[in-house]
Amino acid sequence: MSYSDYGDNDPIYGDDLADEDRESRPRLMLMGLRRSGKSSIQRVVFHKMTPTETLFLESTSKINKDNIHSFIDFQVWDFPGQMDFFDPTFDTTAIFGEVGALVFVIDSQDDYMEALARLHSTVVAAYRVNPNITFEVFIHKVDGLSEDYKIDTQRDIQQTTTDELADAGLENVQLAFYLTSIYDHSIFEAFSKVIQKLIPQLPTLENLLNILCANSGIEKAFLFDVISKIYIATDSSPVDSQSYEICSDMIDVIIDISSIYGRAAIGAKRNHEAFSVIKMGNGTVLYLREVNKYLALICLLRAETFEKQGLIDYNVHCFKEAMDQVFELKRAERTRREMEANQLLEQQQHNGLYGHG
Ligand SMILES: Nc1nc2c(ncn2[C@@H]2O[C@H](COP(=O)(O)OP(=O)(O)OP(=O)(O)O)[C@@H](O)[C@H]2O)c(=O)[nH]1
Repeated sequence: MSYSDYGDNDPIYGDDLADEDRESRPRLMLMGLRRSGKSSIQRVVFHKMTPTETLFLESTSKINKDNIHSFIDFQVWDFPGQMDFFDPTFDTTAIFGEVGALVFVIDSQDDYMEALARLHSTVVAAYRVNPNITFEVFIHKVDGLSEDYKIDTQRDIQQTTTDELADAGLENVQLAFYLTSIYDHSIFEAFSKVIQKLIPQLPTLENLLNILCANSGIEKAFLFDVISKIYIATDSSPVDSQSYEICSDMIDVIIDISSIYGRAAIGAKRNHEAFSVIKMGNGTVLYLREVNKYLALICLLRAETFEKQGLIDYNVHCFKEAMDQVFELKRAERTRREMEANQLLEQQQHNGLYGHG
């Protein structure tokens, strides 16, 4: 396969970026054996396909590039299962050179020895070209396994992989392992963690969320990408899957209600920004506020704390302003770099034309 063979899918969220701009986006690769579930993961997470619809997906025959235009722009590349790295036309430098994260999908319901051998050769080939790649292993389709079997499988895969890499002299390569399934929230949670590693502003966002929680009595806060339901940052208290699930479900409820009754029904306020509060029977309050067109802040707090709603609203307002500043700075930095690059180019052209005179 040559580099020009790559397919280019339609963008999801309306894409108005130039080609060069797309190429500079962080790249995330989905690799693994045939039928391991790569395309299903991509469709369920980024295209709202239901898990049962994936039963009818055809096998991928060429690399599918998917441009995700969201709060950060990135690309997801879905590879065909039968890809052969040792094929001389497979240009490893071009493929792995710019990758941010490599997600390797293993079908845990199948015999995974061949998949582990492929994982090993993939990591070795990719690491040689680009040691900065983060390697993420999805032990996938765990919906079919019992709790005990899940843990055993993860331990076995983790142990075998790290031993083999150590034997190959690659003990420094870090691999992260996740148990995933498209039939529950686990795939979104795993993808959240993968994407977070590609966000340069993550420490700043976490810090802002920590300050927000500490000053408002909030127990847990997530910053969600609304369309994919990936959380791109959370405060530094531990994440338990239940909190993530309940916040993620809240987005569905809000989207459903707003599509039926309009945004007024969910408390859309000034500037049409969405705002909603759900009080649960167990004394917990879920508080959602739209941050910008891609992101929503969702907080979990006790009903007693919510009595001071004015304080919380004010702190959230400050949080939003800080977020705007962080991303405004990023934009300004990019413009500055572009101007510098243009100046350099002009200088070079000038020197080229008149330099020897
Ligand atoms: N039980 C279960 N089945 C899954 C899961 N994810 C994917 N599948 C099924 O696995 C089968 C293969 O999925 P695909 O997404 O086509 O696999 P692929 O890795 O893209 O395959 P190639 O394109 O051939 O490389 C489909 O029938 C999916 O419905 C999962 O989490 N659990």
